[in-house]
Amino acid sequence: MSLRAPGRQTSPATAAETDTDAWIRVAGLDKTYKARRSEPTVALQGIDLSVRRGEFVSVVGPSGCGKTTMLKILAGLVSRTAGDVQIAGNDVNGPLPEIGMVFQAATLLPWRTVRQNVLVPVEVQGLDKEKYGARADELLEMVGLGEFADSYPYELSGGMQQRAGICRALVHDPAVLLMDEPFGALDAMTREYMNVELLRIWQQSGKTVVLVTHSIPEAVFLSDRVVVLSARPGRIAEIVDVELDRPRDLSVMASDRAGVYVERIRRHFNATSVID
Ligand SMILES: Nc1ncnc2c1ncn2[C@@H]1O[C@H](COP(=O)(O)OP(=O)(O)OP(=O)(O)O)[C@@H](O)[C@H]1O
Repeated sequence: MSLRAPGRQTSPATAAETDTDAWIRVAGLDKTYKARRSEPTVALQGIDLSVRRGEFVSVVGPSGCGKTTMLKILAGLVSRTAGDVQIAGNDVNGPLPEIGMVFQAATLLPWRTVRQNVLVPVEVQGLDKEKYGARADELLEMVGLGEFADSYPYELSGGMQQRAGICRALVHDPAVLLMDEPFGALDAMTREYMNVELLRIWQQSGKTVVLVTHSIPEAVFLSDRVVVLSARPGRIAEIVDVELDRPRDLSVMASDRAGVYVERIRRHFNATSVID
């Protein structure tokens, strides 16, 4: 598996992407939320994006610019107003088994053990419990939660719960992992640790990842490409290729080269649309 996207400095915001090997393909995506008693909200406008298999792409943008909307449309959880969305060759018109989703909060079911929580997608999709049970155990080992398989969520720290949430998203071996600000509620040190963990999981699993984050340094540290959305209605302002060597460790985050990317992305945001 290639861990790096083939080099391209930046993609013009307006050009429709034409990659033939796109694993996620979004073309002409618009989303307007219609409300009965208020004006419609145009959340996304004219989004064109292709993501290659195995690529790690982050989406950043000011609060309310449509990041979560975009991810939920990819996940088949929100309908689109216009445009085409395909994942692994399938039109997205509802949740696909090819998708694993990690939410802002771990959203583990408190009455189920960690292992039982991880197995929820297996039950929902009616998959072989024995086969995927073994996979759940492997994943829990991989994220350092092997010993906590029979624990309940309240016995885990926030970071451990998010790791369990990641296992749950990966258990049915989806082609694509969609992550909506998964580490936003964690303290800074746990967040850095989770970033390193996520890179390790990504490298081992070879999944295609789309991550929404409010943190530009996090996006730069993790990604092959960073998609910068404008303020609402969200349009693609720039797609930045992050050409930092892999594997990356935390020293990369503090490096001058990473800083150049961070500054380049940050200049899209002014004081009224603060992201850290
Ligand atoms: N179900 C909904 N009905 C109506 N409007 C909605 C709905 N969901 C989101 N919106 C609106 O769409 C716009 C985009 O919301 P979205 O949550 O996608 O933004 P975001 O970039 O993820 O925001 P944040 O960074 O603050 O999490 C916002 O103006 C929001 O109020």
